[in-house]
Amino acid sequence: MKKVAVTIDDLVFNWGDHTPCLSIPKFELYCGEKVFIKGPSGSGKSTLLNMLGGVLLPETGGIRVLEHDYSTMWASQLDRFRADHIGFIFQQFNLLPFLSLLDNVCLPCRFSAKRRARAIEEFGSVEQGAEALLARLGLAEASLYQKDVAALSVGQQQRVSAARAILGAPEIIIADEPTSALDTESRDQFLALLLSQCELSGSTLIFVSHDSSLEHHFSQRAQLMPSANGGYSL
Ligand SMILES: Nc1ncnc2c1ncn2[C@@H]1O[C@H](COP(=O)(O)OP(=O)(O)OP(=O)(O)O)[C@@H](O)[C@H]1O
Repeated sequence: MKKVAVTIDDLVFNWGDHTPCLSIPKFELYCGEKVFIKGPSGSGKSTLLNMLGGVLLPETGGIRVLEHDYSTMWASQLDRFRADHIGFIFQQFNLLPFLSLLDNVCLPCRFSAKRRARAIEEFGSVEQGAEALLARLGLAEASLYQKDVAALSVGQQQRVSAARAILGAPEIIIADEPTSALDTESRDQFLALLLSQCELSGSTLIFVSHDSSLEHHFSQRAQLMPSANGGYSL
């Protein structure tokens, strides 16, 4: 039987002004599926991703990820769960400026023994895994490794952030507008790697983008649309 990756039931979320931002009666995603989520600016795509990552909790209703109900977990349990099971590609990349490029990519494997073990199994070592993924993303030049991550181009930072999310094959990858800063060639290379890595590791991919031309690469599509109560619904 197929395992469920994400279940949302009767979710309502607002930012404190009593106007619903999101109102989602039902949403389900199976393990290994890849969903493309779109919606107008301000419709709550990033808010939804933050809830799926356990960073924000809904007002009412529930979110279950890999059969874990976030509302019943302590903050420390949530941190551990995130580190072990979820890879994030953020809109603002969130690279750490005081770490080298390679250390940024390896970071999640330092926090999660599970991801570290999977990276070692796949690539021989965490560092070799980081280098292999960076090379596949077109970042193989040794000179780049010496650079401050803040001195990399936006597109390069986006790809470093993708390698960091993928390394150690987390079960869920959450990507918020990951191709927005890439040219067409880098975008296609990036998406091909992301999809093939998810396929290889059986990861579930939750991908938010404005770029509708990418939709056809995904097995599932969802759209945030205005709902009757004023918020947006999937
Ligand atoms: N920290 C916050 N405090 C209060 N309101 C917020 C906060 N973050 C987002 N919002 C509001 O929640 C709504 C949804 O924002 P969100 O960033 O999730 O939308 P989005 O669909 O990702 O937008 P975009 O496509 O422009 O990135 C917006 O009205 C936004 O102003």
